[in-house]
Amino acid sequence: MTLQSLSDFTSWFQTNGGQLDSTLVGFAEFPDCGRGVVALRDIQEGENLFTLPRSLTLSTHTSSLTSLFSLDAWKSHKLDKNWTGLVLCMLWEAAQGPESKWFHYIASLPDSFETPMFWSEEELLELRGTSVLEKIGKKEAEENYWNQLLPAVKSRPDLFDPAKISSYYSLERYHIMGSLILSRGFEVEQEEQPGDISMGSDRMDTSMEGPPEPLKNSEDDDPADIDEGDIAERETDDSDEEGEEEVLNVAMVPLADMLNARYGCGNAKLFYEGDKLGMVCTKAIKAGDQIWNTYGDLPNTDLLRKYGHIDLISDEGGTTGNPADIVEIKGDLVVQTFGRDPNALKDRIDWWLSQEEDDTFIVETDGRLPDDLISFMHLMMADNSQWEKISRKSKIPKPHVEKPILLLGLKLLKLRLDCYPTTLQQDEDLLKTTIVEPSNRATRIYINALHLRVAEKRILTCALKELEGQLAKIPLSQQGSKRKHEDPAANHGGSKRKK
Ligand SMILES: C[S@@+](CC[C@H](N)C(=O)[O-])C[C@H]1O[C@@H](n2cnc3c(N)ncnc32)[C@H](O)[C@@H]1O
Repeated sequence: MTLQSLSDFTSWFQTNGGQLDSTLVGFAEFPDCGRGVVALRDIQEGENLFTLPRSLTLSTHTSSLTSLFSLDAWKSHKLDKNWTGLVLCMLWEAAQGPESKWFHYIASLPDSFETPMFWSEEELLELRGTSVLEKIGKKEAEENYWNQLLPAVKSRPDLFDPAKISSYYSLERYHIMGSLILSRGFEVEQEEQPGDISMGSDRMDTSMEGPPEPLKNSEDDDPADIDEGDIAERETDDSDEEGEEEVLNVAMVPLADMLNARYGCGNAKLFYEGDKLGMVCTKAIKAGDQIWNTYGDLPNTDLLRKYGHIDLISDEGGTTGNPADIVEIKGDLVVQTFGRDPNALKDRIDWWLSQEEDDTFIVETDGRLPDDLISFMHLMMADNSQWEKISRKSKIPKPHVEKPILLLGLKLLKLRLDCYPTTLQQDEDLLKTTIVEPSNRATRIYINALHLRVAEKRILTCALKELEGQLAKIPLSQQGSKRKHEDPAANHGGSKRKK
């Protein structure tokens, strides 16, 4: 944003009811995270940094497009079901030019991103093996464009000038707006109806988290993972009322979305009360320091996918990484560890999912195999009579760590490591030799992918060592187990486990 557009934006903000104390907060360009907000004097915890009326947020509730389109038609195009409705409002407001209430806000927003959604096929190759690739959701997002947004646009030539479709309602613009929502949208619950006194006077907090998170005590919950890719999923799941509500509550919040975030640095948070939203300092900030919002201390895989950057924090040993990093292991790969036809395990897998268990397992930086993964392995390993008992009692197997689990775990981790085309050593060597030119997008993208791969492989390697250590601790007498099958995977399906 140029200085001129920044000043147009801040004066628009103030003219329209926003309150910003320009002796308290200022704006700066940071080489590693773009524009951000800085404290111009020492700020105490609890001080308001700025406030704005709800009417200044841009959402399907505030844009007049929704009523011009008519609510019935809006619903019949399923624009109330996912982010496509908000994308359409943003596209339409942008097409109104200076006549839009949000003209100066929209003009202040970026139109290029470093999220994998915008990477070339060749650049995406660098993410092979990571869980990011399959979550980008480009195909699903584009289906929504062709099947939902474009038909809605074409249905109302009075609202969407046909001559402007290729410029204002193109697939490219759709992706840009989707990415703006993903990286800047807030979930802002609707104001209580007059007369409803239940929570009217509570001040609620909301985190700057593209994928909106629950509003109160949000740190305690997993963020509801709504992203461009999820749009299609929600479309087909009409029963997900809670999800729909979250979608309907997503709003763009001018100025609040100018704050950057870094792992463990959050010192401000957006709250709302009645018809006002306010950014409040949650930790004392020194003059000159950056004011950080929180995106929820996400792993780098999520940061890259949603925001296009990663967090690298140095630990005491001098290693850099994101403490929130994880590796995802898909249930399919676990099943593969058993070397059996997955169809033979289908009943068990379906039962597992019917218990509302996940099909993906998360290993964190401590390298411990998660309990749900161990339970799942027990389920897969159970012989027929054990399986019959599990399903009859509807009881998930306990996550006991036994030698067969350790052996399977080793096999699984090696299989997971084989998903990457390069080894940890190769990537670590590349990290040492790669020169990043901060002004060069290609090198920034490359290094982010490299860091991501290294972090995942370090976790997997740490988990391997952990399992090897646990195996080594098993007394020799038990090492020469009398189990019939040394490969625990081969146990499955037998009538009774032989002792
Ligand atoms: C909510 S906006 C913050 C304002 C943004 N920096 C700008 O220039 O408009 C979020 C975007 O800021 C950038 N960002 C935020 N925190 C960052 C960080 N810790 N490191 C690098 N980039 C960051 C990312 O591009 C992200 O998508």
